[in-house]
Amino acid sequence: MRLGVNIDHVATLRQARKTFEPSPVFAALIAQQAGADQITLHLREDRRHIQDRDLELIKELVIVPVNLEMAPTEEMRQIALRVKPNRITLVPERREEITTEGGLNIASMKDFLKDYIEPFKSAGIEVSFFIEPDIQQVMASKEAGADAVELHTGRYANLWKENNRRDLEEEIEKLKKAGMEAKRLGLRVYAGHGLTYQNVRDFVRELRGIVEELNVGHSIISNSVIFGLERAVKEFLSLIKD
Ligand SMILES: CC(=O)[C@@H](O)[C@H](O)COP(=O)(O)O
Ligand SMILES: NCC(=O)COP(=O)(O)O
Repeated sequence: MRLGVNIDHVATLRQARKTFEPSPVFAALIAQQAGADQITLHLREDRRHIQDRDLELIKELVIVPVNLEMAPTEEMRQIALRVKPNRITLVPERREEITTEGGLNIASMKDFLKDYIEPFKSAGIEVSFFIEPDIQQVMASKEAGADAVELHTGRYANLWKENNRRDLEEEIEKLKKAGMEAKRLGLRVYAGHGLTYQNVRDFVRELRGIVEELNVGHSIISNSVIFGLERAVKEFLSLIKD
């Protein structure tokens, strides 16, 4: 599996003092050097962490693909079409949320999304939808014109932490079925949210061959505070690479 390193929470630490350090741009370059296959960042409407300038500089300086997570708004569409990341990942946002709480309900906004993503398709920018591991959402993503889906692994992570084996096995089956349906429909299959050094081994064992890329941020950045970012990235890579 490939690894997308999400560097949002380097910016969270910087924004705590609204200062210049630590730099998410510097972090992206270190993560790339450590072997990250992609840099992921979430430009939120409230700019609680990543700023527009971070996105511009990372797109300019990073060699590996840049994956911009964004809400499906007109403001974000204009920014993304100007900066031109390699991929956009459409995610839901609520100002009061602590972090992303779930996937986009594609089925309820299919026609809107089909129109919204058209300029990205024309510009050759990959379009991914962040969704719950649900067959209906996968089918709706294909119908709306997505190139890929990123399966929300937040429930998997929570059930793993609770050691709720019965519900965890059920969630893994949902992830497998959604991922296999996405592959059958010709969508690329990614996953992310809440994955850690502890819970990722089981995930890789169960979803290898179905999910081709993981996007991981909070756990890697948290461990980088203790062990350094290069080591944090390399150790996560060692857990997911064949
Ligand atoms: C979509 C997702 O699960 C994360 O990539 C997202 O970035 C979480 O938002 P925060 O980074 O603001 O916690
Ligand atoms: N889309 C998931 C992501 O980029 C990182 O999520 P997390 O590891 O910070 O929970």
